[in-house]
Amino acid sequence: MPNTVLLHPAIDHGIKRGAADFAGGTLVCHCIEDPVKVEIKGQVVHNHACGCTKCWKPTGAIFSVVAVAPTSNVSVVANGQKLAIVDPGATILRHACTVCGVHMHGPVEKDHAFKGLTFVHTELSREEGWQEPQFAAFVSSVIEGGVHPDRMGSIRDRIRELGLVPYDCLSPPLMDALSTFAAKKSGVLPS
Ligand SMILES: N[C@@H](CCC(=O)N[C@@H](CSCO)C(=O)NCC(=O)O)C(=O)O
Ligand SMILES: [Zn+2]
Ligand SMILES: [Zn+2]
Repeated sequence: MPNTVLLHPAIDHGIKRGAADFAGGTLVCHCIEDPVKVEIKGQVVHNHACGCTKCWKPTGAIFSVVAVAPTSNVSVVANGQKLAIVDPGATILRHACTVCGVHMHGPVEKDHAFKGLTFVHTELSREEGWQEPQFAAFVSSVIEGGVHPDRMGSIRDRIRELGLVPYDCLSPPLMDALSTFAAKKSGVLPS
């Protein structure tokens, strides 16, 4: 029987590869009137499906698709007055549109391995060529979002069928970056 598990509309019909020389694009929130617009110069990296409860998901999706760009490449270019930070205490300062709820950009500003990076959802842009998702992160966390634990086998099967590796945290290179940062901070590694 085909695996009909739905994860996120951007990947449910297969994963389309990005373009190597992609110039970037503009994210637009879901408001019909006065949408918030965020411009990203250049390509994103570490794009991934994320099952955590914090990342924005389109209606009905159990995963988010989220990538990072250097914060210096990300600018709010229209209707930024509609944005508010979802959780000022979080590592990722997710700025959501207060009218439609879409998360438009999430910089990391505190002392952290990801400082200087901004989390973004490329599905909000009409441009084509963004890096495709590279892996699935925080897969077990979908349970915290309301998915029954009995579904996890078919969810992980579907992720693998799409060509992604399902992780219950971040990918090994990103976990290595977090641990390297912690080791330098504690003095185990020279900084
Ligand atoms: N089980 C929790 C996990 C939340 C979590 O730690 N999310 C990660 C991944 S977000 C994109 O990769 C994280 O780094 N969060 C930092 C932040 O949210 O500021 C849950 O599901 O809530
Ligand atoms: Zn909006
Ligand atoms: Zn997440």
